[in-house]
Amino acid sequence: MASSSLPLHHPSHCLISNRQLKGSNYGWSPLPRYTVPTKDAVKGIRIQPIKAKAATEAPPFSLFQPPEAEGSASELEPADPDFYKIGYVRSMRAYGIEFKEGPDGFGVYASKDVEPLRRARVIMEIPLELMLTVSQKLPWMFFPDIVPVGHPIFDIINSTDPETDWDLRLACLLLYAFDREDNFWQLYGDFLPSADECPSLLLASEEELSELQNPNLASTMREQQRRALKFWEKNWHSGVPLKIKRLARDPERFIWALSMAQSRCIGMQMRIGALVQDANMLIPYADMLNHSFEPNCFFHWRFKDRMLEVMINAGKRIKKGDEMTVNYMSGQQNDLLMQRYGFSSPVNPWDVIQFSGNARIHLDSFLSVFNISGLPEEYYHNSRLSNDGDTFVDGAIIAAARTLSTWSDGDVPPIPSMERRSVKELQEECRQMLAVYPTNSKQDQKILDSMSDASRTLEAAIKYRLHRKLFVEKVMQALDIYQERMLF
Ligand SMILES: C[S@@+](CC[C@H](N)C(=O)[O-])C[C@H]1O[C@@H](n2cnc3c(N)ncnc32)[C@H](O)[C@@H]1O
Repeated sequence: MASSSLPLHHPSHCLISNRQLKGSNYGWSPLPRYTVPTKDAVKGIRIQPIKAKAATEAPPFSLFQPPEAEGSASELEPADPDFYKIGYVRSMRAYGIEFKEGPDGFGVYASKDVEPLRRARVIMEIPLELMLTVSQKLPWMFFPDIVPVGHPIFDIINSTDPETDWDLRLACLLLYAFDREDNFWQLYGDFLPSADECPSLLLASEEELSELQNPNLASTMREQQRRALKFWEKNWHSGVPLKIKRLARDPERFIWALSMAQSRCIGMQMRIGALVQDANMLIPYADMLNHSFEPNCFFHWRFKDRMLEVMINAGKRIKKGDEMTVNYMSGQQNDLLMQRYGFSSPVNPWDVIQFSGNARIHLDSFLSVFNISGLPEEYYHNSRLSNDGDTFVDGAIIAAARTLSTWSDGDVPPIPSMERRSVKELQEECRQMLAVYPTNSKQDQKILDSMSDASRTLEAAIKYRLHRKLFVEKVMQALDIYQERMLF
């Protein structure tokens, strides 16, 4: 299933190079306002119209000027006179940011400098009615309620397990939304990456999977591809009603939608009346944010008017042009990032090396050599203790502190000769791990540098194996530094 040959006929194909979503200091809506159907159609989750104030021309706030009352949407935007007439119209708003293409596909970038702030600051507000939402538990709910009971897609979604199949369900809802006349997602689809632009391993060919140089991950992905294919065959094959076939005429179309659901879904807790539900959501614009393990933004669900806020962390200094990021997954190794999002990181602080020998080094000494503070779950580099310009400690060293075999026994100090022996043994294990790979990190880098028009999946696969090797190499380097700097 070569991703480059996918015969997708999604509008994203033609418009992707135009993914110019330009934010500004002012509230904006790059797409025409979408009118959410009222009563009769809004069955899944009922939303209340927000009480907007009288229309004023007060300018919306910028990154520099926080809203007077935190979280009050009505303070931020002039009331829309049509709002009262229509009842359910709200649009997305963005402040001091722009959407543009970067090294990791589309991303969100600051269009102004921001001084560190004492309070978190809103940069985007996205109303519920623009999202596609499926609850994770029964009774299953979805929003917007665009699927009539008895429609084949309703039955397909209903036949899945809400707790394990959230991605299949969301993919169905996405495909259905694309098919619905005047649905917001028909337009937003123009901003989604096409199959060729998407690094998801669900779209990887057998050869691309082999480039991971990780048979376990390759076989997990094969299994996931089979699951997707089986679902497509069960629901879209010749036996099913004709009208639904157009949603995913070929398996590639469905698998692309599934990869969108997996790589762009945001999990949120929603309260509907007295019922608290975990929900999986496709949230337009917020899904343009790329990942970082040291993010400058986070999501906040504003319950009272059912808006997702993207906020800058308090205390963060942002420079114009900086990328705005969120943390997709804390506590997960690169394998999981690859499975779900199709990318990995050489500085994932949660990556793990399975050491099998008995060699152990002294934990407290290792932490103090690298100025790592905090408890294991929250280790951080205490840069105030480091020399200026010391850039060696990154996420990989934090991961090393967690994953190296260590010992610590009250105030018992390390014995130098034993520490050196342990360092050698641990490094030897690392060397053996690296020797198993058919290529080394330099060769991988060279291959990447020489690939000008390789598929995104192939590039992601080679980067993944490179990141693994860079991590193991960095751990070996850290062990060298440890034995040089260790105090006795
Ligand atoms: C939620 S989307 C973010 C927007 C996306 N970049 C786009 O072009 O629309 C998630 C996808 O962005 C890419 N991505 C996000 N963070 C990344 C990172 N730190 N490194 C590499 N790719 C990243 C991956 O392709 C991932 O599947």
